Amino acid sequence: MSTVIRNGTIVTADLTYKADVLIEGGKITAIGENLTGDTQLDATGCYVMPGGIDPHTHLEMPFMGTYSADDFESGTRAALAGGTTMVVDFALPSPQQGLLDALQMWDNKSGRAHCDYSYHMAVTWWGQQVFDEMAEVVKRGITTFKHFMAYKGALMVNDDELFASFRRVGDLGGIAMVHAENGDVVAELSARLLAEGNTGPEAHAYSRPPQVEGEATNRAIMVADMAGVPLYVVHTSCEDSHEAIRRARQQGKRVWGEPLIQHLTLDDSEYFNKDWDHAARRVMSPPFRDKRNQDSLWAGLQSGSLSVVATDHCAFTTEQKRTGVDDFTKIPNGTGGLEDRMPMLWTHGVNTGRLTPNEFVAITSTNIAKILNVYPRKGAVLVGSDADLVVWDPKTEKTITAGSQQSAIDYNVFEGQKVKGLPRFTLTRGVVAVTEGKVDSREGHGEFVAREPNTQVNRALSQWKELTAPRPIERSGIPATGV
Ligand SMILES: NC(=O)NCCC(=O)O
Ligand SMILES: [Zn+2]
Ligand SMILES: [Zn+2]
Repeated sequence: MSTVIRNGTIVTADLTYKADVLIEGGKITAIGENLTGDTQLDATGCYVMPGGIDPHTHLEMPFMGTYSADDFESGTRAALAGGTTMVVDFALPSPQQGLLDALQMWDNKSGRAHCDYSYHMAVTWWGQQVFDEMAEVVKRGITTFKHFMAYKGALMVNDDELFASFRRVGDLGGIAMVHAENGDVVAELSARLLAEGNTGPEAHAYSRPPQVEGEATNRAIMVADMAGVPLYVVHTSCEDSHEAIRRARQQGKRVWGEPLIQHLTLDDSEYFNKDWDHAARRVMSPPFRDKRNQDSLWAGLQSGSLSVVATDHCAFTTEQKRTGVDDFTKIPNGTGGLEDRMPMLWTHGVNTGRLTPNEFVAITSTNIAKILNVYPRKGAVLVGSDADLVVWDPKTEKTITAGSQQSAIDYNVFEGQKVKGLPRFTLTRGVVAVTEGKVDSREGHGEFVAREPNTQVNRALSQWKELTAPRPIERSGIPATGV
């Protein structure tokens, strides 16, 4: 049984050309002119692109006394509806829980996925057990380890733990990841704000100014450099953090920054909305920023100092958000975006001239596939690649509304936004899952994608660190002591 996508224009991170794509057994088997297959998908007027990869999701995650509302079923269905064909979720051990135990919990949940998925492992505490189990985690194809520098008293790790873990990740050929906010300062500012009667959702933004992110990003970069490990900074939201990443990259450090579609397109005025629910639904960390910071993120994507656009999809219902009605620190942190990332980025990026279609593919799919070492199986339109594809119609429009979304929650932070550019078809390993807005995917179709450690970047960095490591100086005439 073969499928051919006909009459489209293939758009990859570096090429744009007209060709048909033949798919057999879930893989791309030919690219060329006038191909035929058992089933034909008409891509006239469309771009045929690698499906999106969202490297930052929290599906059914235990967090702040509740669970994020979208699970692997609804979350991956939402992903496909928006043209995303792979998600990478965070396995999150609770403090003192073993990594392998947490992995088992995530395996129990992910069997319901509609599209392919992988995991990052979070390091939420430090000890011999964590150190030992990290090796087995890597053997199981999970090579990226996330550290929270915020959420003091819950997930946060201190600098000594950060350094020890980063060294271990480096030795295992993995990549360190950070949620970069200074958790001590956030805790202090939050307590002060509450004491002064600032209890509303706007105080969430006051408690996490750009400086807390800039400081932590810079610290993480320096710690990673001393530990000799590549670093991936999640949800880069502001110039202070971007500046640290940009400077590090200019110095030759192996650092990547990941802005979110929310930070690129929504700003901090949302928190001043008179409607408590409206503001609380948008509480996430880091918070939305002002236009100046947004411009910095867009410039970073254009110039290459920022590499990937993700969602940090961590959706809570209005009811869940209301847990913090008297105290902003109790509002579950997180927003959705899986279904909207690609259409919103196309609309605000490609349709405005801020991004080229090739850059769009790079930052939604190819760059992260390379960073995570799944390229060219994912993130490519090449013979032999998985047929995770989106046939993108740049002329189709819709208005985003919670009423028609796949996500399980009762609102959408992009409600009312008009988007132009949507999937005509989304294919997951060759199977058509979405046709013109209609989702017809299969629960359980998604497969785990194991990843190999020791990427080219790891090897290059280790080689350089070895070459420049401190060495004792060979001396011949050492003066005698006590003379
Ligand atoms: N970002 C957020 O507010 N919630 C999800 C957890 C995290 O990534 O910090
Ligand atoms: Zn985070
Ligand atoms: Zn996150």
